[in-house]
Amino acid sequence: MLQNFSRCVQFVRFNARSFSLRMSPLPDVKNLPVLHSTLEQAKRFAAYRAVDENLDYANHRVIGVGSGSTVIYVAERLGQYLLDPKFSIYASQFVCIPTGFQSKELILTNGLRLGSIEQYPALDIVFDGADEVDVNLQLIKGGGGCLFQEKLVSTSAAKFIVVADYRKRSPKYLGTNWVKGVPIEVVPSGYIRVLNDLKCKLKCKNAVLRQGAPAKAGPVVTDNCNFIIDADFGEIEHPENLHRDIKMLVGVVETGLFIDNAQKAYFGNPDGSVELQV
Ligand SMILES: O=C[C@H](O)[C@H](O)[C@H](O)COP(=O)(O)O
Repeated sequence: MLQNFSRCVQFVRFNARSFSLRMSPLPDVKNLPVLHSTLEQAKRFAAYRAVDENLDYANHRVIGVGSGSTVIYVAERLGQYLLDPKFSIYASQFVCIPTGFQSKELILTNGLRLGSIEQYPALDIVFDGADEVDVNLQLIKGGGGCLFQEKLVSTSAAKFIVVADYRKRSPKYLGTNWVKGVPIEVVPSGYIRVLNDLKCKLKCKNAVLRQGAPAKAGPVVTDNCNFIIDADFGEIEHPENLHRDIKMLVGVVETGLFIDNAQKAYFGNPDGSVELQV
């Protein structure tokens, strides 16, 4: 019995030690090892600043974590809050809502608690990337195929903060920097009908079914088992009208035009500075 008790004490000591080793103060981004490219550095600077300036760690509980390559650093930063003894008591209460398979993985690998939009239909804040941001904070999203769940989560949040690199900032209209077209999620059986309607009814310059090659033969299939069409409308002067028109087409699930949704956007620059657009 005494032997068991001493084993138990050793176990507790060991675990307390390894836990305390893992705990560390929130690192200053400038002191972290430099990433492999200035673009990645720019994304990380933007993401860390966006989290630090907008996360009300003592009050925010339900946090949306978006998709893409910039959000990786949002999840990393949130995970660091969990390891800082000053913030961990609050961060351990966070519930993170994913916008797709990738963000679910990000939440889990950073030790954060995973929740679902069905359990938590009202979020305090969401951080997500964008393919392009215009001067009015209207967005094109869905370059990575996650637009439906991203829109569900971002429109369910009290605050939506965009994290991006300098390439995403449009000088004026959407469709200037992002020239691959507006991503549109469609029901698979309706894709031909939507392609025709985009061209004939909405006078789109070009519309293509997004292909998975070289990683997959055939079309990209979204996390919701749908297809994606990329529709080129050139520069988009009235994104809200275009969104409404596309949404009316039979077979369309959601568009990658995010209208009047984001409150702020943080753009990381190659020199390490971050610009804020509100
Ligand atoms: O479907 C993907 C999402 O809308 C992404 O947030 C968007 O493509 C931006 O991704 P990244 O941060 O990799 O540029």
